[in-house]
Amino acid sequence: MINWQEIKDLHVISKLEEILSKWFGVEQIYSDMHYKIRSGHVDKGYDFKNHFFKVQMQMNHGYNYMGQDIEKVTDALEGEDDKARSFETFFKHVKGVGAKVEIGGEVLGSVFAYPFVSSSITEEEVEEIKKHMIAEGANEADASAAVDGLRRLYPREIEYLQELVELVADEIKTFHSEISKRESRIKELNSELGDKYRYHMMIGKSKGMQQIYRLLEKISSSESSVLIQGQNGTGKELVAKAIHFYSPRKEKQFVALNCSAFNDNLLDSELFGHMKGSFTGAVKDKAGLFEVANGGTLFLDEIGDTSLSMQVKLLRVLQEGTYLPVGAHAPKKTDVRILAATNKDLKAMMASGEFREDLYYRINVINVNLPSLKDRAEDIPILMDHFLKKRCDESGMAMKQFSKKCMEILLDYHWPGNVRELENEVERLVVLAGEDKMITPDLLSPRILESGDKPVAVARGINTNGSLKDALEELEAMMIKEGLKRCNYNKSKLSKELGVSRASLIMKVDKYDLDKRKKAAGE
Ligand SMILES: Nc1ncnc2c1ncn2[C@@H]1O[C@H](COP(=O)(O)OP(=O)(O)OP(=O)(O)O)[C@@H](O)[C@H]1O
Repeated sequence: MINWQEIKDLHVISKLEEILSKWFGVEQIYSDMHYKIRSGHVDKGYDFKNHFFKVQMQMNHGYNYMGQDIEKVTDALEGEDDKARSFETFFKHVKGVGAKVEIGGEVLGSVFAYPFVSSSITEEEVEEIKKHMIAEGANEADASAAVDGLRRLYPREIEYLQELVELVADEIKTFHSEISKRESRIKELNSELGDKYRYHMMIGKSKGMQQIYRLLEKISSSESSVLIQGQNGTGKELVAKAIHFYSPRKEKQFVALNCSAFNDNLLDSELFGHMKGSFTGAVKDKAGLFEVANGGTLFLDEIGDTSLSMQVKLLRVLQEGTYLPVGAHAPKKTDVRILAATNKDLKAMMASGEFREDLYYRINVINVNLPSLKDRAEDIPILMDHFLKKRCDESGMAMKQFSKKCMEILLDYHWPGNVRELENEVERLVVLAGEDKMITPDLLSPRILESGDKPVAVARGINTNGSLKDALEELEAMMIKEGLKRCNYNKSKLSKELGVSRASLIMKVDKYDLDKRKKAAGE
């Protein structure tokens, strides 16, 4: 987005403004990508220097007429080359010059210089302008003074004016790209600083995560076993990887095994290996993970799901560093650091005799307890950005953005599936948004929109009490409002999306007072 206030304050721009005013009697007006007028502090109360505009702004709809001029010209300039063009304003025979500010294929705004009349204007045409102004609410004396004060420009002068307006547009482009360069440098520096919000592959700036990073720093170089606890999807495996990859064992293997995915026999063979012929199907010797991970780290996920007899075998490896492959007669030695994880309450399992106390104390030398995502909500925005960037980069799409409303809903949600659920939701949103840059709430999964048992309409802030007609109108207005923003106020595009005719959409925009010009004026 262009910073129009900074542009207005640029020396070269204010010089050009002076020249335009002195030699052509015109005012310099900017509008942004939403056709909102951005000339310095221009709003309804802006004090125009040009007398014609002063009179126009005293009319009931004077400001909106300027908005209409701007919208018409900006639309006409889209797709054209960068040249400035002359146009006729709301008041027939009163003219202006406009040029678009296009950067990277996107029209980010326009520059206008007006009002003036052509040197070939006739007396009848002058009278026509005055009558039109009076019909719009100006008094006779004001209308006469306003029209008589308009400069009459020769074709050569209009050409010259066009060149100057192009120059203003070029200056804005140059300034904007300089600023963008500076901003990307700031972003770079920021992301360097942002490293303190990461640890290996983990992201999180919350106090809870910062404490985890500090603990991990301390324990990586030790040889102790670690028990990582936390709900599903909180990042237990990421913690295990971080411990391994920052430890002296990093050059050796990191092997992860989900204990709940195997029955006892299979788990036995998976972990300790087997000898040829030890059971049907054992056609050759197989190395177990304790052998594969020798010198490295073995991550036993869902350790709370192992049987008591398996727990005895694991205890033996932890205590003596030896194990017996299935069908073997002699034990094997191993040097493996064990990291274990669970989302179960092992203490309660010990009390009920489902988990061995001695094994518990062996693996729980160091305990890492990951907070659930809802208890570290300040991490949600940075995780969202991280997954959004990752997804967009992977699929070669331009970076997208969450709408404010969408962000609010995601922040309010309780994320029972923790970071994994958030990652999946962002991936889904990127796919559903398609080519659109903005990710809007209508794309969210129904369970998120309906969270807190609120019906969709309530979650979207619609009052479901009162008459059905009122509620439907409220929903209609909200859909059109969001749609207008999403489609960049392109009514043809939105009417197709909503499945209504353009004329009917325009009527509804009027009915609900959603016209961007009025909005811009009121903001
Ligand atoms: N702090 C984090 N930063 C970035 N990504 C994360 C973070 N925490 C989790 N993730 C991502 O969320 C997903 C789930 O993480 P992980 O598998 O480590 O969780 P888990 O606690 O081991 O889950 P489960 O208990 O279901 O095995 C992964 O894709 C992981 O990359």
